Amino acid sequence: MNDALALPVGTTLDRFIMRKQEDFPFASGELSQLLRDIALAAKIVSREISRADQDTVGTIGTQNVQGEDQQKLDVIANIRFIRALRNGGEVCTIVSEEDEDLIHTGNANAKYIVAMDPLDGSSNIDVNIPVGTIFGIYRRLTDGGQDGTLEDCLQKGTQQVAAGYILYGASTMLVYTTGCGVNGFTYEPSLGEFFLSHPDIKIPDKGRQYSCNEANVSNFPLGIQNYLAFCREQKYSSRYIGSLVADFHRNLLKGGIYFYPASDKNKTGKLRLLYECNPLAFIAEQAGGQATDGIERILDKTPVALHERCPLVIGSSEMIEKVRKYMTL
Ligand SMILES: O=P(O)(O)OC[C@H]1O[C@](O)(COP(=O)(O)O)[C@@H](O)[C@@H]1O
Ligand SMILES: [Mg+2]
Ligand SMILES: [Mg+2]
Repeated sequence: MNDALALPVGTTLDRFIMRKQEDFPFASGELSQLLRDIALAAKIVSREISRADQDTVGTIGTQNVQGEDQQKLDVIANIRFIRALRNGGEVCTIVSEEDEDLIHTGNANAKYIVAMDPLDGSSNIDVNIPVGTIFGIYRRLTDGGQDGTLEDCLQKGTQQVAAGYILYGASTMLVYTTGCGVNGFTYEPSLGEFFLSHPDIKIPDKGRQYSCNEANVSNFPLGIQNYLAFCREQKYSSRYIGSLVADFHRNLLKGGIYFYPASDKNKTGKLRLLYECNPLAFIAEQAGGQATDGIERILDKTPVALHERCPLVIGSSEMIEKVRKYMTL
C-alpha cells in the first residue's frame, strides 16, 4: 500500500520518511537515516553547483577510473556524499564512479552499501545545464564487524532496497523509491527543506519524445536504428540534454524514451550498470515504466565488475516494448 497519497504536497521529506517507516513495523530507522544523510549531501552539493566560481568550475587535472577528466564538481560532490554517508553511520561501503576501488567508511557494523554517481552529466557542468546525482542502496550480504566486500557490492539491481537521483536544475529535486512507488521532493533553499512536490509519480505508458546522441547512430545496433527511423516517421520530438538524470526526469514526468546503446565507439554502451542503470531502472519500473539493454531487463543482470558498462533503453513501457520487438526481429 503506497501511503504517499495520504500525505499532502508540501509535506517535508523528514515527515514523509518517518511516515513511510511507520508502514514497516520492523523497520529500525537505519534506512530512514541513510535517506536523510543523502538529502543533507544533496543540499550542500546544490549550494556548490549554484556557486559556479573558480573553486567549482573547470577540470581538476586528474582522470577517474573511466579515463574521463574529472571536473572539480565531480570531486567536490564525491567528497560531500562520502562524508555525509560516513558521518551518518549507516553505510559500511561505497562504490563511486569517481573511485576505482571500494570506499570503506569505517562503519563496519553498518548494514548498507551505496553505489553512486556523485555528479552525472559532467560535460554540462560549466555551461549551466542541469546535472544530477544517482544512487542505489543495497543491504549487505555479509555479517557486520567488517568492511563490505565485493560480493556485497556486486548484487543484482533487483536487490536494491532503495534508489534515487537528485536533479540540480532550475530547482533542486530529490526523486526516490523504496519499492513502494516513486515520490519527488523539491528543495527550498531559504528554508533548507525538501518538500513533497510530486507524489506517486507514474510515467505515461507512451510518449512522443526520444533522447539519444544521434551522432553515433550509424553504428548503433540495427534494431535501434530501425526504432529511431520509426520515431522520425511518427514525428516524435528529439530531446537530448546530455545529462542522463535530466533526460530521464523529463521522460519520467512526460513520457518518452532514453537510450544509450552499444556502438563501435562504446562496445558495451557508455553508462555504468551499478550506479547509473540499476538505480534509474528501479525508479522506472516503480513508476510503471521499463528499463532494458534493448532486450534484457536491466535489474536481472548479474554485475561482474564495479564499473562495468551496459547499454540502456529506459522509459515508457510501450516504447521499450517496441524497441525490444525491433531488436528481436
Ligand atoms: O556525451 P554523450 O556521449 O552523449 O554522453 C552523455 C551521457 O554521458 C553521461 O554524461 C555520463 O555520466 P557522467 O557525466 O556521470 O560520466 C550521461 O549523463 C549522459 O547521458
Ligand atoms: Mg553519470
Ligand atoms: Mg558522474
